[in-house]
Amino acid sequence: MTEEIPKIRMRDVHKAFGKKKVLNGFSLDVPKGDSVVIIGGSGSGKSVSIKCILGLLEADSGSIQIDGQEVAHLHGSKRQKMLSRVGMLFQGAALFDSLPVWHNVSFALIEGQGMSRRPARLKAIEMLERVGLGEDVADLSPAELSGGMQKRVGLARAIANQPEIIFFDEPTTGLDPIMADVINDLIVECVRDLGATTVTITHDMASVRKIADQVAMLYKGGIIWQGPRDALDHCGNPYVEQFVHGRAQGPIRMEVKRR
Ligand SMILES: Nc1ncnc2c1ncn2[C@@H]1O[C@H](COP(=O)(O)OP(=O)(O)OP(=O)(O)O)[C@@H](O)[C@H]1O
Repeated sequence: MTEEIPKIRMRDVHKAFGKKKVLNGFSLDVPKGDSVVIIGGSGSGKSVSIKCILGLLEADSGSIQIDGQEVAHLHGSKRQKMLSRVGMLFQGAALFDSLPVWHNVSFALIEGQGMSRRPARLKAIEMLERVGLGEDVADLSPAELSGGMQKRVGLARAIANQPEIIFFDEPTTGLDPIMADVINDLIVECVRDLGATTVTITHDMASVRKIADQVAMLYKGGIIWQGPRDALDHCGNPYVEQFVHGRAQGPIRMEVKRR
């Protein structure tokens, strides 16, 4: 029996900023079609790890593969080609206020694939419907929307080009628990419909429990535990258990300067 190649495979990835080592032997497998959620303390390097996959940051060393192909040092058209298979929902949605909502949603289709404005607008309206927003929102500026609506527009944009891989960076941050749950449901639904592989980073344990097939815990630059969502509460790893239950006491020491 041959082992299936993971959709994303990271091996021994290192990334430092000056003397600060952020990723220090980071290894992670994301199986095809799975939703892997990376958890870990603030500043532990979760965003840096996905920026390295996307090539927004260049890893100092190590291997990053998508479908068995090395992507760590891709540039130019090869990188663009890789990115065309990827969707991304950034923290805070990161919409362009200078463009109407519909153009934000279809941005990659217009700028990346050269789709003309008319079909791009229709596609955007279809995507907005998928995330529960009506046509009336299409011509508004993102600044006119609530935070929850902006996240939905960000999700519509992330799925517009039917990506094989989607990254979600803190998809529920700043939302009330009900809107957060709506976004989690939409993520599960859209990902299931697309059959996409996803990597999410979040502090929100409700989100983890809803969207993760697998959870990976990042601590001191590396993944110290990876396992199925159902194993989270009884995994026997004191670092994971402290984090999951939000306890101040335990092996993880927060670096808080006391007066
Ligand atoms: N471009 C950069 N230049 C210098 N340092 C950076 C850069 N990007 C990230 N860092 C540093 O790397 C560390 C990890 O940052 P990262 O944003 O990955 O953390 P995180 O785990 O996603 O945190 P949070 O949960 O708070 O968003 C931080 O100390 C941050 O200051």
